[in-house]
Amino acid sequence: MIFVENLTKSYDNIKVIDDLSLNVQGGEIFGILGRNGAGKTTFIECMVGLRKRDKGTVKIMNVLTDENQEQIKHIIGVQPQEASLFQRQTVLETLKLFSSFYSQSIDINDLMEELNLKDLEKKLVKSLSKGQKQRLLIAIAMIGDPKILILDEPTSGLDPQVRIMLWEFLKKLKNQGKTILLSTHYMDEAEELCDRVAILHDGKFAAVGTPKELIEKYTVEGKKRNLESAFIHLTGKDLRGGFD
Ligand SMILES: Nc1ncnc2c1ncn2[C@@H]1O[C@H](COP(=O)(O)OP(=O)(O)OP(=O)(O)O)[C@@H](O)[C@H]1O
Repeated sequence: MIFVENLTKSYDNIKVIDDLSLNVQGGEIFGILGRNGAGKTTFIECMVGLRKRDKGTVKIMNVLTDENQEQIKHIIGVQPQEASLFQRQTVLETLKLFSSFYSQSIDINDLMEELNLKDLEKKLVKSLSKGQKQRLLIAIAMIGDPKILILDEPTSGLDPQVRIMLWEFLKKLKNQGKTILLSTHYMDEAEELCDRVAILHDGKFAAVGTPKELIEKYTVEGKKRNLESAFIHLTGKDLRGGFD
């Protein structure tokens, strides 16, 4: 479904993404795991063409992304950055605006119902809470009814109820046959949601597999057997210690 080959990106001669290849299968939820600054956003943005990559090719549903941006736009839905929202627009106006970019879009009312945005439709973007904005950004990613959804840290900084609500929403989309690629630094989220994960560390994928495979392979006797332990084993650092 998504084929990434030899993706490389440096900033000021420092390689942040170093020759990464990846194959995401149709219908799976695939997670890119890494601590803050590991390069998750760089990887995702280079992948979808929002940032220029130094090297590498990306094919999505057999379409080369570099040469076919217009076609790709209808296949993937990318969660935009908060900065792309107009602060003085309402939730409804925002969704109508983004929906106007597509010849075919999904029903805005249904989308607002799904993401608990209906009661907020008249609220201005600038007055939304972090969780409400995050749900709006995910709604925008969904608006063209894409086959593939790409989400960069969709639950970062949200309270547990909203995170769980979003997990349920993403599971529902998977059951409807969508393919989802997301980045996260939450190990519990990856364990709960992702069919497979790639651990991004020092510009490379330290491991790729199902959470169960990584737990079996990279946790040691006597330690907790969860993804966080596997992550620490692979990256050599305590996850929590590495966060802001
Ligand atoms: N435009 C840029 N110019 C120079 N350096 C950059 C640029 N964007 C990112 N970086 C650096 O590249 C590294 C990876 O950043 P990136 O935002 O991709 O990581 P991330 O895993 O998404 O982090 P976070 O979880 O904090 O969002 C960081 O050291 C960051 O400072």
